Amino acid sequence: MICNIEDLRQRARRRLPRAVFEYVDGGAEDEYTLGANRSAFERYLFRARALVDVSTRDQSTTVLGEKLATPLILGPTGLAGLVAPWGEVLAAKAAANKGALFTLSTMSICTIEEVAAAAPPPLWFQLYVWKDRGITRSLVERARAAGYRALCLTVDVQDMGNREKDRRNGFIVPPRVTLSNFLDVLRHLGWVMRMSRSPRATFGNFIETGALPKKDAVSVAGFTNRQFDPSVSWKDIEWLRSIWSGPIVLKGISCAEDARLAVEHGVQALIVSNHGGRQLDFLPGALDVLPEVVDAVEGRAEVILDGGIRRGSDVVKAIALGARACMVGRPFLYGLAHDGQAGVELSLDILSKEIDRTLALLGRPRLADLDRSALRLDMLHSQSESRAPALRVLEGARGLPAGSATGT
Ligand SMILES: Cc1cc2nc3c(=O)[nH]c(=O)nc-3n(C[C@H](O)[C@H](O)[C@H](O)COP(=O)(O)O)c2cc1C
Ligand SMILES: CC(C)CC(=O)C(=O)O
Repeated sequence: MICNIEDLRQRARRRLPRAVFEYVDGGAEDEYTLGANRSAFERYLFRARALVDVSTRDQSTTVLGEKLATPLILGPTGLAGLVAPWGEVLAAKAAANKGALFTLSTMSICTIEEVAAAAPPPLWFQLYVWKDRGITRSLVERARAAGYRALCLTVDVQDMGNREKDRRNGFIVPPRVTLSNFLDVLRHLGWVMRMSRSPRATFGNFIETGALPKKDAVSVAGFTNRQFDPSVSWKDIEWLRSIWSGPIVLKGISCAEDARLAVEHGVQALIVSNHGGRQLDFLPGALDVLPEVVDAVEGRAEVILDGGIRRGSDVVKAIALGARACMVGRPFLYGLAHDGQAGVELSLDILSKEIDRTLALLGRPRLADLDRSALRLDMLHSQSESRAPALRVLEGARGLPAGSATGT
């Protein structure tokens, strides 16, 4: 029975070859930040009001002027088309059906044009800046021509995060059958059959550019570190402004100074994010950074929280702390692995039903009723309760008390 996002995760684990599941599910190095994204939500408790008429509830909102039925944005996820054939198209259609917003990754399997042709607006396009600025400019121009509403510039991939699971699995694009994954692939013949309906098994947006190696498969880190431009800085926001007239959203902000700089550079929205714990390990959980960023922005840009959302109550906490909406990555990918477009819709239904119930039980029937008084800020759980999974394993294996591996 599927009750929640964790149930969908277990379905995804069974349906996907190990290397694909771990690419989706895993994080960087000790996965401290991956765990902290979750435990940050556990630190906040609610402060509920009784005897409020909650017979009419409303979780609709607007993000950059777009009306959404639910405050959920499907985040950019590279290679979603390896989770299910036409994965990005299916997820974009699911988002539209459920009144959420879809963000297409630069590194998607389906192209900018394929997604825009299949799914109604609003769509956002996520940009990685390539060393070849001609390629970068052409991506932006293609997104504009295809009708994407906002450009979401990801700023936390100066170098690909150290995802040791991908290295151990030999995860490459396009995926190949090798001696070491042969048995696992045999156990997932359903996925192999489904993927035969895929338009391709590599980064769709670059087929025409000549940037993809003609014959060889590439590791994600090897390829992106060759192509992404680590020199990108604040002055490039001006350059982007000169080639993109719509809203610019910065994804990957994790402190007040950068939030202020973003506002000074005229950015319309920023996403508090640590890339789902896939980049710099030992950043705090995204929710723990949110209040600092919201306070620094002072209402001059919209703030979106990204990372660790697994329950509707998580979304409600983020909005109470000042987020306009929340971005989700893995939750919809688990749904996509489970049952394609219907699975993504199920993941959105689960979250929005949970948001609705939380609003009722909290005595705050509309998102607009949420503020910090909906939370027990006087009862924040201690930070040391958030434990990196790898450290927990280490402590368990050595019979050490919790906290001893880091001295917390
Ligand atoms: C499989 C996968 C691929 C991702 N690819 C991208 C990407 O191409 N661009 C990007 O900005 N973020 C990417 N992300 C990060 C997500 O946009 C988002 O920040 C993260 O998944 C949020 O954490 P959550 O999975 O806990 O919701 C990816 C995440 C996953 C899980
Ligand atoms: C294909 C990758 C570059 C996508 C990404 O950003 C990620 O895996 O986190």
